[in-house]
Amino acid sequence: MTNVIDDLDRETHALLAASPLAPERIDALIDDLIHQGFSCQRDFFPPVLINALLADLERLEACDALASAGIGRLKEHQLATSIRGDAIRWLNQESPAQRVYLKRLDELRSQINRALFIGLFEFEAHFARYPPGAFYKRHVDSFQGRANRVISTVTYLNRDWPVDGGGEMVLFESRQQGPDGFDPNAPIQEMARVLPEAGTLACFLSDTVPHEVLPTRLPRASIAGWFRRNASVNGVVDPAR
Ligand SMILES: O=C(O)CCC(=O)C(=O)O
Ligand SMILES: [Fe+2]
Repeated sequence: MTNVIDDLDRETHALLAASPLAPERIDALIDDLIHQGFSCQRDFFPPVLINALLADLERLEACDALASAGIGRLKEHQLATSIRGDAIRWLNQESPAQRVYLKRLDELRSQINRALFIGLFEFEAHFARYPPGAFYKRHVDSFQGRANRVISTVTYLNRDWPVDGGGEMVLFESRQQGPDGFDPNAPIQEMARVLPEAGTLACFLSDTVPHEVLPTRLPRASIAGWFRRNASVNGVVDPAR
């Protein structure tokens, strides 16, 4: 991720120049993460970048490049629309918007590392499209025994989201996973509710903050991402995804 923009094209350059992150917003985000385990920053990304990302997602949708999301990874991967109903596409630097977004998140990664000494070394992210009626049931993002996702991020791309649009992300009080993982039925307190409004960035600790996406009434667009630590299993470095 460090050489994201070695070979910058003009469009990427222009978008980069037009969408700097505000240092004080990064500080506020890190402060929230330290004190409450999550942060919700409205208007964290400027409209010019959000619009470019949304256009990119719409282009991918139009050429059928999104795939139903699954639960688990690699061999455990299975379709499970009773748990989540979104369609996804991993970001891969294929457009100026993706290159700039990944560059910004990499800047955030180094700032978090500098402040918290937690050695985040990588960022992975996918576009997500929730069609009307879709949801994602309560879960935590870090896989049991593979706790290499450290901080989750969600950036929303929906302009003019109405208050009755549904699709809020609900964050619950943080808790440690038990030996059998996370009990989805345990009673638990709501901490925050995030509207999926264009420009909002929500972040939280991946292994301890349960969260869910309420059924959406309108098509809902977002980018879910994770800062990862390098977890090795039996001496083999766990690859992204
Ligand atoms: O889109 C959101 O608000 C959250 C998505 C999510 O929890 C996930 O993809 O793991
Ligand atoms: Fe999640």
